[in-house]
Amino acid sequence: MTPNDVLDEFRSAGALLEGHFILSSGLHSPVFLQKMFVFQDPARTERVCRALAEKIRGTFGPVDYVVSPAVGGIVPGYETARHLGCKAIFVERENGVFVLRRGFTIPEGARVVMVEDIVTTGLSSRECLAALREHPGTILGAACLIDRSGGKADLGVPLVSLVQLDIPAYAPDQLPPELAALPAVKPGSRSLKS
Ligand SMILES: O=P(O)(O)OC[C@H]1O[C@H](OP(=O)(O)OP(=O)(O)O)[C@H](O)[C@@H]1O
Ligand SMILES: O=C(O)c1cc(=O)[nH]c(=O)[nH]1
Ligand SMILES: [Mg+2]
Repeated sequence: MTPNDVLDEFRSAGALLEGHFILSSGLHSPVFLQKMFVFQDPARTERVCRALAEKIRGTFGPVDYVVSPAVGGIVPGYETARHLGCKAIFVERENGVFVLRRGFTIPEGARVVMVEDIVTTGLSSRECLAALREHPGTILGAACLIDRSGGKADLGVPLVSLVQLDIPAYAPDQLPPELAALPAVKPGSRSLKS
């Protein structure tokens, strides 16, 4: 799959949104990739995650565990692991901090890749990787469907992506007037209260 093929999957799923969005990092952006519109279609998810699995295998070799950050990473993590023939587990927030819950464990010596849906600043990926360092296993690197940092996000481990985009994102006190004029929505799950 070429980067354009992947973007076409997002486009035809209606997942390329324009407006005023507050991102997980607190930055504001005129563009949001609503990955759940892709993941609601299993056939579409299968196509993009098969391509991601091929890229992961080609870059990191055999993988024993895919670990993803909830919520957005769970579906692509599972589907990518299915193509890699390995386990899929996830970290989720406990008092705001990503941890492995539900009795999930990683055996000594396991080859681990972190799979994200979208990388913007890389904050969620770094938080997930920090959680993984509390456990056994060798972290080979990270992978995502779309890196919207234009390759600038630094995870501290190698990151492979299917698409690299450089999408503008602004600090709340530096919004361009045309963005500030639109009502802001926050689609993600960080800081959602239960
Ligand atoms: O690179 P970053 O700046 O961390 O941004 C990307 C993260 O933002 C989204 O998650 P979010 O926290 O919005 O929640 P979700 O996974 O439930 O969508 C997305 O799923 C990534 O995890
Ligand atoms: O940075 C984010 O929170 C983010 C950006 C994006 O395009 N899509 C998404 O699900 N999260
Ligand atoms: Mg997420």
